[in-house]
Amino acid sequence: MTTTTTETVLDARGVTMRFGGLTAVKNVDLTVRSGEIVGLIGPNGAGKTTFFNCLTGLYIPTEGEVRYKGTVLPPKSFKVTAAGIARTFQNIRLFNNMTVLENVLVGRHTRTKEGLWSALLRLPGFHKEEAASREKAMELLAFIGLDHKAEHLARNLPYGEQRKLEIARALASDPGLILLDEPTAGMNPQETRATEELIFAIRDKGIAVLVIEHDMRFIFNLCDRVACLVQGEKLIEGTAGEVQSDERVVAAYLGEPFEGAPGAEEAAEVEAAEEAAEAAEAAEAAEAAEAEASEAADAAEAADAEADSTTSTDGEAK
Ligand SMILES: Nc1ncnc2c1ncn2[C@@H]1O[C@H](COP(=O)(O)OP(=O)(O)OP(=O)(O)O)[C@@H](O)[C@H]1O
Repeated sequence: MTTTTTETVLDARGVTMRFGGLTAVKNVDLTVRSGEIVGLIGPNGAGKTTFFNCLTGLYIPTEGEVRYKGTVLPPKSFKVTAAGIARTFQNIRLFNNMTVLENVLVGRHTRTKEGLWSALLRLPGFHKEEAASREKAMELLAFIGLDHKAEHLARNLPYGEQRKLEIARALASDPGLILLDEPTAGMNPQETRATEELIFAIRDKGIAVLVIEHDMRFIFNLCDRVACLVQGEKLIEGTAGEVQSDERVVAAYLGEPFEGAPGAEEAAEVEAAEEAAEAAEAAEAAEAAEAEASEAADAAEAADAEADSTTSTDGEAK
């Protein structure tokens, strides 16, 4: 069931990220409202993960601003998590030698108030909070269907369950928005289907979702809106139907040129400059050849003239 409120949870405006001469993300606007699942697609290297990193404080955008529920986000990832944005990564980042439950408890730390001394000295406040955290973590494990494996080591879980555990750990920080970076990468069709159901259930808990994925069937089934990045720029944003039927999106994925493609103007400028340079070189070569030919003609004429004068002198001598 989709919630009906339309509070803007995430508001990214004019986000640009440059690495030296490379502009990985260029002037991207994106909003996510409560109750929404928004997809971010684009060919490899389009800037999707870089954009996520700009949203979560891992990168400070070169230009632009990111707001969460109206407040500009601090440029530190732990502060962004505390503000209410959680994320998972493209490559699984679990604590392999910790149990499933402990991994979720780690994700809970931004929501615990008792400090280090309280934990070290095992003060009553710490015990109370620890019990509450465990209860919350077990609830989350039940939600993702892994409560029966709470005491297993994370490294012993099958791949699909490790991905689920990452999501549970992100949920442990009580986010209002969760960013998922390729949550179905490497999954079989059954695991992908289960992840789809899990994301719907997360949305039904009132948590907004922004998801990067290459699996188009998954993304178009799942998302209320989809934005497509190409060469760092947002090419199109719309409903799954609108994006799916846009020929430019297909062309961008196939690496085919299309009118108005991001980066196409720069590419056309480079091509025109190369053509102009080639034409100038050819003209110069033609001019040099002409000069050489005329020099040769002059020399031939001079040789003829000399031959004539020799003949006439010889004639006189005879
Ligand atoms: N830290 C960095 N330093 C320099 N260049 C970077 C850095 N991070 C990303 N890039 C470059 O920025 C561009 C966008 O990369 P990014 O990983 O964001 O793309 P992506 O859309 O997530 O790709 P994929 O789908 O393959 O994960 C690429 O050209 C990449 O090489």
